[in-house]
Amino acid sequence: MAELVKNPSIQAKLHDEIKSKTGGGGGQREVSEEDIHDMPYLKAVVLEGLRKHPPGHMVLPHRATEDMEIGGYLIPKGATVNFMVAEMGRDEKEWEKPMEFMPERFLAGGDGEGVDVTGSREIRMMPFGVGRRICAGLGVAMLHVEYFVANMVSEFEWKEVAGDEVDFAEKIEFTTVMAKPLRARLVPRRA
Ligand code: HEM
Repeated sequence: MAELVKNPSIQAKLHDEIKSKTGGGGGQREVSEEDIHDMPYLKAVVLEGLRKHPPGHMVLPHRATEDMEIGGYLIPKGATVNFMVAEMGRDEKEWEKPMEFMPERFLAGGDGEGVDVTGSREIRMMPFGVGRRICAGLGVAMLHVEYFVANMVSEFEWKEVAGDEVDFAEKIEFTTVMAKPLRARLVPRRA
């Protein structure tokens, strides 16, 4: 939501997609679960949020079950292994302008087109972890995030508060959160 406040043109594009599926204007209704399956830009916005701001900067610590060599380094049996999830999503070798919020990268022709967040084909971002211990709630989490973002943007225009700019600095709590919580001015879209 902070990125949508900071990037009004992206928010407007998302709202256009939502309007086109739910009627818009006076006839606008709540976005349903069925609607969101047909909203590629919404999915792109959520993926871009998870790429640039994964709630877990590292997955839960894993342990090597046997000696293994990776990239010339020996990972000894029993070693604790942490995966740098945020670093992967922000890797300049993998992503064009990684620190820019560009949902379009997940649409046709973009550098994130067809990205596989489950890691079964490739690993370029892994906000839910990958492999055997991948997040058990991945499906329900994606569905809920898409559903909430769609409805929040459908109902309100999210605007920056003058003198209280969005600050993307982070701090670690149970997950990584905004050091300065988002404050936004919400303007109802319905008359
Ligand atoms: C955007 C929301 C979420 C994110 C980014 C997320 C991310 C993660 C990550 C990174 C892990 C650790 C994976 C690993 O150790 O390799 C994990 C594990 C897990 N998550 Fe999520 N999660 C989310 C929402 C949920 C929800 C909604 C549920 C339940 C309904 C859930 C249930 C679990 C469970 C049960 C595990 C442990 C899986 C295991 O160790 O076998 N998560 N999640």
